[in-house]
Amino acid sequence: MDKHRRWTYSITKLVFWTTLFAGTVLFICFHSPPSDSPSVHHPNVKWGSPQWEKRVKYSARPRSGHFSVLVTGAAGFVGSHVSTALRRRGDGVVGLDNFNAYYDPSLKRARQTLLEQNGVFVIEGDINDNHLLKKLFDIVAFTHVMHLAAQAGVRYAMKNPGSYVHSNIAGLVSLFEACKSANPQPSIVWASSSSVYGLNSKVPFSEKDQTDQPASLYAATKKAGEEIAHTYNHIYGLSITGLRFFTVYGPWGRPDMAYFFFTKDMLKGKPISVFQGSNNKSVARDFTYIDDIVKGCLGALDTAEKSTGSGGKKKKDAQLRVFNLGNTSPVPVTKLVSILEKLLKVKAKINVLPLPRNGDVMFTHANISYARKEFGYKPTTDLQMGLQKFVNWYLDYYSISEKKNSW
Ligand SMILES: O=C(O)[C@H]1O[C@H](OP(=O)(O)OP(=O)(O)OC[C@H]2O[C@@H](n3ccc(=O)[nH]c3=O)[C@H](O)[C@@H]2O)[C@H](O)[C@@H](O)[C@@H]1O
Repeated sequence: MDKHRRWTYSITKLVFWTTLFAGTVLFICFHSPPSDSPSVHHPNVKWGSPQWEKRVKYSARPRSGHFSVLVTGAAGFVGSHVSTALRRRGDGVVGLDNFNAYYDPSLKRARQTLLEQNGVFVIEGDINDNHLLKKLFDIVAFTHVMHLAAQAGVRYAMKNPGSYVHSNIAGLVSLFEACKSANPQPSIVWASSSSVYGLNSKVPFSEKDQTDQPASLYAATKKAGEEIAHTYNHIYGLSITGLRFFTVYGPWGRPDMAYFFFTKDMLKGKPISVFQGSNNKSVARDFTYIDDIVKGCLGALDTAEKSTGSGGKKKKDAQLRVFNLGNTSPVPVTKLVSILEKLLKVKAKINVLPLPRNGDVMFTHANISYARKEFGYKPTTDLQMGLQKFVNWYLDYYSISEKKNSW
C-alpha cells in the first residue's frame, strides 16, 4: 500500500468509527431514560432544573400509545390507578400531586413509588401554582389532562370549608387557565361527583336531571366546577368532559371512606357507626369498583374531541360532556358491613346513628346509559367481589394475618 492509499484508508477508518460512535451516543440519548432514571424517586431534583425538565419530557413521551397525559392528583386513589393504566397501554404520563395531609400521606408516597417503578414521574406541586402549570405546558405539548386532584370527602367540608374552595374551585380555574393558554390546548377529562344530585329523589340519577340541591359544600364545589367547565368551553373552546363518580372503592383506596375505616376498626375490635334515615330506612350507595372507574376514565379520554381554541380564542364550538360513572346497583350500608364481616371473619360492633345533617344523602343510583352509548362503559365488579379484592390488598398492605374463628 503506498503512502497516499494508507492515508486515505486511515481517514476512512477514522470517519467510520467516529460515525459509529456518534450514532451510538445519539441512539442512547434518544432511546434510554435520562441518566437519573425516572424509575427512581429523586426528591432533590428541583423543579425547573434541566434535570427536572428531562424527567418530565421523558415521562410525557408516549411509547406505543398516542397520548401525552398530565394526570393531576396522580398519587391519589383514582389518579394512581388511571396513571398506571395509561402507562401500561403505552401513553406518556406526567403526574402532579400536592401530597397534602387530608389522609395519611405515606399511602400517597407508596402509590408514588409504584408509579415511578412503572415509569410515571410524579411532580410534587399544587394545581394553584400557575408558574408550575405554565412551565409544564411550555415544555410538553400534552394532548390530554386527566384532572383528578380535588379536596374529597362529603362530611369533612363542615370542618374545613376553605380547602374545598382552594382545590375544587380556585384550583380548577387555575388549571383551566393554564389549559386555555396552552398551545396546543389539551382535551380535559375531570372528576365531578355523584354528590351533585344532592337531595334529588328521582332514581336512577340521569345526567339530564337538574342538579340544583347540593347537600354539602363538597357537592356545591363540584357543581360549581361543572358550571365553570361550561364557561371555559364556551369562551375558549376547551374540550371538557366531567365524570360523576359514584362512591369509588377498591385496593389502594382512601382511608377516609367508610368501607376503608370500617375494615380498620372492625379488625381492631372497635365499634363502627352505621347511619340510618328516619323511619329506620337504610342508607344506600351505588358503590363502584375502581377498575370499572378506570375503564370509564379511559373511555372518556379516548372519545374526547380536540379543543378548538388557540391564543386564548375559540375557533369553533368544542365538546362539552358530563357522564355518570356508577355501578347501577345501590347497596345498603348495612349490607356493606355484613359482607365485610364475612370477608374479615369479624363480627362488627355496630352503633346505629341517625344520618347526620352534614352533607350525607340517603341514596345514590346511577343511570349509565349515556356512558354505555358513548364508550361502551359496562361495570363488571359487584360489591362482594370488589370488597374481596380490597380486603386482600388491605391485609397484605398492612401486613395483617387473617383473623380466624373470631365469630
Ligand atoms: O360518590 C361520590 O361522589 C362521593 O362518594 C364518597 O362519598 P360517600 O358516598 O359519602 O362515601 P363514604 O363516606 O365512604 O360513605 C359511604 C356510606 O357510608 C355511610 N357512613 C359513612 C360513615 C360512617 O361513619 N357511617 C356510615 O354509615 C354514609 O352515610 C354513606 O352512605 C366519597 O367520599 C366522595 O369523595 C365522593 O365524591
